[in-house]
Amino acid sequence: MQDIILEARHIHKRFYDPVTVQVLTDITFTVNKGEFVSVIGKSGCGKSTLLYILSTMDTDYEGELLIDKVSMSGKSDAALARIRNEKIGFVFQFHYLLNEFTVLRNVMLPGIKLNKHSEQEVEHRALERLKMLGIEHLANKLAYRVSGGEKQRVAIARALINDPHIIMGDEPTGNLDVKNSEMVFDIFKQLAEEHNQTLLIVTHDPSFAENSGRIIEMEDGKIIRH
Ligand SMILES: Nc1ncnc2c1ncn2[C@@H]1O[C@H](COP(=O)(O)OP(=O)(O)OP(=O)(O)O)[C@@H](O)[C@H]1O
Repeated sequence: MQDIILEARHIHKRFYDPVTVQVLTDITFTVNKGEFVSVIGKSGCGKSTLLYILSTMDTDYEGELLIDKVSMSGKSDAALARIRNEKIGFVFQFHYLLNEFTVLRNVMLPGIKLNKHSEQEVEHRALERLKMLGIEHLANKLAYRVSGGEKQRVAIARALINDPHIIMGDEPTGNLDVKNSEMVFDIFKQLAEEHNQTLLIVTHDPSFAENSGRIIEMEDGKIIRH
């Protein structure tokens, strides 16, 4: 039996700007544990809007979102924040590292925020993840002193700190050159194949999408392939 991590049921989203604009229409799909899914579609088709809803950051929509088979409907902001921190790792186009902190501290922060392990344990976990991504030697460097490709690896290590059930990415290779884009892709592929990590990544990069495990294609706010 497939283990469903994420389920969108008939999600509709409208903006009022100032007239009503229907941005998402009847979005329904599931993502199973260990799947590496790319979300593609032309600019403005609603990818980021959908990711915002799936990551529980936007609660103003019709339909239902389930994470680990639990409905997110009616949950308080505090409960959603906890679920996000515990279950979802984020990797964005821009890494949003805190420049004045070390690489190690940046990776530790979501772990400290979750308050589930002691600071010493979080540090151990952070070092493990830096090692896994081949950047353990950068641990004590200030974040602004590492290269763009390294920063994105640090952001991935940070996304992994709480053992997320799913990693969501919005154009995580959008700001990288070809070599670093391939490196980030290879890390995601390895996470899915060797660690059964689930990934849902919005991308404009056709080769990234084609080589991931599955493509969800959107057009004008609808899913046309999944
Ligand atoms: N706050 C908002 N108010 C009104 N309309 C919005 C708002 N945010 C997004 N939209 C509209 O919703 C549509 C979908 O936007 P979205 O950013 O989700 O697209 P996208 O597929 O992620 O685009 P891109 O690939 O360019 O990032 C667009 O037409 C956009 O103008």
